[in-house]
Amino acid sequence: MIPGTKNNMERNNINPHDLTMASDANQECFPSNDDLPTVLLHRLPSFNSPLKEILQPHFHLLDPADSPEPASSFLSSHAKSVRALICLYNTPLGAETLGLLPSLEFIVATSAGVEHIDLEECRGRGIIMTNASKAFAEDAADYAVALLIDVCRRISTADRYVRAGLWQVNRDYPLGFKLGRKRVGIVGLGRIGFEVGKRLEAFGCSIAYNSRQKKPSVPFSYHANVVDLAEDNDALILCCPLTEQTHHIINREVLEALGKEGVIINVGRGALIDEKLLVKFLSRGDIAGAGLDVFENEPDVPREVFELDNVVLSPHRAIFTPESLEALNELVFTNLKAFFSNKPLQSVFKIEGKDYPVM
Ligand SMILES: O=CC(=O)O
Repeated sequence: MIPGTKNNMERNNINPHDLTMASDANQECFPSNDDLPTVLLHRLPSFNSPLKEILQPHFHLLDPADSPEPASSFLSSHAKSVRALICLYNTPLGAETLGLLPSLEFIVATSAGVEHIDLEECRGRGIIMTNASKAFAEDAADYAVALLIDVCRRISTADRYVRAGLWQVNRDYPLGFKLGRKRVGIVGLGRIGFEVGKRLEAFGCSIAYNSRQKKPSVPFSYHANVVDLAEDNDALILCCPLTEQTHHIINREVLEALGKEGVIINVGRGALIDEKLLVKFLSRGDIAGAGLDVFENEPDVPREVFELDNVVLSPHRAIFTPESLEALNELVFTNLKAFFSNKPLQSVFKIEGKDYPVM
C-alpha cells in the first residue's frame, strides 16, 4: 500500500515530504536528485492534488500549470527531456503535443478510457502506456449496477415524488420491475464489464457480453454482435472504450433490437450511443429507460431527457470515490516506479498492431 495518499496521510498524520517510499530498486535507479526521471503532468484533476505530493520526492515533475507561459511554448522550451507523462481523460494528447516530447517513452493515463490520446502516434513511436481501469473497475461497476436498479425500481423518480408531496395526494406510486432473473448484456468485457457481470450474477441475473473477442475464461455467454446481444437481453450495460469501431455502436438497429421493455446503462463514453436517437427512443417509449453517467457533449445533456422519468442522469462520476482516487494514486506511483526500474507494469496494454485498451 502506498503511504502517501490523502486519506492515508490524514488518517496517519503523515507529512508527504517525509515519505520513504523509495524501495531499494528505486535507490539504485535514482541515486541522486539530478538523475530523477522527468515526468510531465499533462493536467491533473484538481481534486487529486495528493498525487503531485506523492510523486515529488521521486521524480522531476514538470507541470505547465505552474508556469505563466502557454502550455505549448512551455513544452517547446522545457519538455525535451520528458520521459514519462501523466494525463487526464478530458485533456487531448495529440500528435502535435507528442511531437514536443522527443524523449517520451511512457504514458500514464489517469483514466480508464484513452480516446483522448493519439494511439496511432504512440504505436508508431513505441511509447508504452498504462490506463487506470484497474483502480476504477469496482466503483464503476457498483455505479452501473446502481443505475440499473434505479431505472428498474424507479428510485430517483420515487425520491422526487416524495419530495414534491405527491405521496399525500396519490398513494399509488407506479411499480418498478424486478432486477433478479433479468437478462443483462454487457458491451465490453474488460475489467469494468467483468466486475459488472460478477455483481449482477449475485442478483440472479443471467449475463451475456459482446467484446472484440470471446474470452475463454469467463462464465458469461458471448455474442459476436451487439444487435444479437440487444435482441436476447432485457438490459444493455455499456462498459467498452470509445474507438472508431465503437463510436455510435448503439444505433437504431441495436435500440430496435433492445425493444420497448429494454433498458440501457452507459458508464463508458457518451458517444458509444447515438444520443439524439436515444432521446427519440426514450421519449416515444420505444425503449423502457436509461441510466446515463456519460454524454456525447459533456457537460451538456439533451434538455428533452430532463422531462423523462424513465431516465436517471449522473454527471460522469461512476469511477470516482475517495477510495478509487487513492487506488489511482497508488497505481500511478507503482507504474512509474516499475517503469524506471525495468520492473513489470500493472494495467499496461499493448499498443502495437490493432490492440485497443481495455476499460
Ligand atoms: O470516465 C473516466 C475514465 O475513463 O476514467
